[in-house]
Amino acid sequence: MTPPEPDRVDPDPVDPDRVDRADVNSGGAGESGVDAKSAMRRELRSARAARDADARAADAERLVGHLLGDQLLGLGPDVLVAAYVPAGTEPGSVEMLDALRRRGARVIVPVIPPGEPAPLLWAEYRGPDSLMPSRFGIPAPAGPARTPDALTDAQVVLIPALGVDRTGVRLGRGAGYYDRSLHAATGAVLVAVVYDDEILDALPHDDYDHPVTHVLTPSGGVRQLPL
Ligand SMILES: Nc1nc2c(c(=O)[nH]1)N(C=O)[C@@H](CNc1ccc(C(=O)N[C@@H](CCC(=O)O)C(=O)O)cc1)CN2
Ligand SMILES: Nc1ncnc2c1ncn2[C@@H]1O[C@H](COP(=O)(O)OP(=O)(O)OP(=O)(O)O)[C@@H](O)[C@H]1O
Repeated sequence: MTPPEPDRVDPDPVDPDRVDRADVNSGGAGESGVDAKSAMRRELRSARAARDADARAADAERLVGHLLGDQLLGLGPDVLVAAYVPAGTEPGSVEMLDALRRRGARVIVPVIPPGEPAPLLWAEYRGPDSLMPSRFGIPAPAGPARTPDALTDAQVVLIPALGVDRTGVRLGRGAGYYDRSLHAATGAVLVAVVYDDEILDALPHDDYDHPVTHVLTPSGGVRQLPL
């Protein structure tokens, strides 16, 4: 069977104003949730779009504080953190990456491979000046990228998400980049980064969804899952 396309080409007949959480979770654990995922993405995206810019900036500062203060991450001079370059209304800021570097961590961020969705490539983040506009409007470091197995060396993976549930099911943008990549992160805690109200009781999921082990929110800091 042909796999479903990413959200952007997935005709979604569901009016976001008519979706509620009971409906989108009705698929239940283990069942394919493509339509339910689409509906939930729309709901979460519109809630993000409604967030006030000042509140987002305050949340980004709180995320930095948690990353620097949190013992769970065991940040030290030799730590490799695979992070992401926050774009648009995503939680966090480039300051998150700079703060990690100031603490002595090495930071790598995704480089989206050309063509159809495939495992992510990675490049070292060396400061804001090293970032260039890249695919889908998400900045990435200029220069050579490392292969997907760069994740094997990471102790922490900070993962962008639209939402995560209490058991560790993560909802991303819908292209499956992280689901194709995280199996390489054999020695890492997998931390979904979301706003406080994006931790949900249950999310629709499919067999190929790679679970996360932790969640980081502005109010809750880093917490292990399940919650
Ligand atoms: N900051 C950040 N970096 C990240 C991710 C992310 O979610 N956030 N990713 C997480 O996986 C990967 C990129 N994933 C993406 C998945 C889908 C679309 C996408 O469909 N974008 C538009 C369509 C844009 C276009 O067609 O030109 C869309 O949403 O409609 C973009 C990026 C790697 N890097
Ligand atoms: N490991 C995999 N191998 C091949 N295809 C996959 C894999 N994981 C996911 N996919 C494909 O990617 C598509 C999108 O998956 P899903 O809706 O779970 O994305 P997501 O986790 O929300 O997005 P992302 O990981 O990019 O943030 C799925 O329809 C599926 O066909």
